[in-house]
Amino acid sequence: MDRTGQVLATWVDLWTAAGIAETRKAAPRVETHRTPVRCGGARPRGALSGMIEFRHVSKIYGKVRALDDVTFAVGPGSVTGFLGPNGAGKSTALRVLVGLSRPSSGSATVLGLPYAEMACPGLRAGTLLDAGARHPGRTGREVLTLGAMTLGLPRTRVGEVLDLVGLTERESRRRIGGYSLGMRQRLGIAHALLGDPEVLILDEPANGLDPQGIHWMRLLLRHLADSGCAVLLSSHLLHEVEQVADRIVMIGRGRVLAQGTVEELSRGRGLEQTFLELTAHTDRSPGTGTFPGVDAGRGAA
Ligand SMILES: Nc1ncnc2c1ncn2[C@@H]1O[C@H](COP(=O)(O)OP(=O)(O)OP(=O)(O)O)[C@@H](O)[C@H]1O
Repeated sequence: MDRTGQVLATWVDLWTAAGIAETRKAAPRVETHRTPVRCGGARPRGALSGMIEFRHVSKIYGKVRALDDVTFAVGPGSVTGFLGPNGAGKSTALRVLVGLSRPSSGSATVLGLPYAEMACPGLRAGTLLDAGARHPGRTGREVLTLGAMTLGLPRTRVGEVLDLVGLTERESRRRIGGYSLGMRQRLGIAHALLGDPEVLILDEPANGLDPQGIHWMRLLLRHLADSGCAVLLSSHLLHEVEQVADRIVMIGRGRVLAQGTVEELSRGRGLEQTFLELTAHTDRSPGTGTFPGVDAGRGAA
């Protein structure tokens, strides 16, 4: 993008931020999850009780039933791993949850409301759906500053979240187009954490992170959950999920195949074995080829 295009894009962002900030003036006062919160609204009646709730959610694209009667909840102070093979419906579920896609039936709510109806979603629910979707011509700091402005937060918050995710001051002033995948993920997580949210919705946050980065991510998510946050974590990294998650929801062909604690689903043999068994008969299951001399139970994750 040329210089004029970049200036124009920055003005559009500032204008959007100003508009949202204006809207927020009329919104109820909001405090973080460490203090009582007045944002949100009445909870729908029913058996589930979570900070994130899917109730009989189906999503149909033409002839594809991407989600089929999905029901589960994520409670406070926990990490829930959301697992499924390619095409199982994980991204669709998260898109429905954050209002980017409308369910064909059923409802998905965050803190008792559809995300799109929350008065101040960015302050209460941090999301990372596609770390690669950011404007390559902006610096990480610019993106975070715009995010902070949009949420009505002081600029000092930008430095705090940069520290939290381990991006240096120098890195934050580089254009995102020159970031590694791991740096983009860290920036995406920093953006999700700006509002000190009580709910975190993360789609493949460990993609592109090196072993130290994955270790750091595990500690961060554990810390957030231990301080009361509800974390929904979609991932293909079974071993990582196994180490950080309290609960697991497995889906295949859009349906919930199993849900429970890591111990319940591991059945003493590890999550991977359960995952392979449960997803073996779904159309979009991983390859089931066998390899001479390789024990299927010891295959790669
Ligand atoms: N916009 C769309 N139009 C048509 N079909 C779609 C659309 N989005 C998703 N699908 C289909 O819905 C199904 C679920 O896709 P989804 O991306 O949610 O799976 P996923 O579990 O996130 O997969 P992956 O792990 O590969 O990212 C797939 O069959 C996909 O082709």
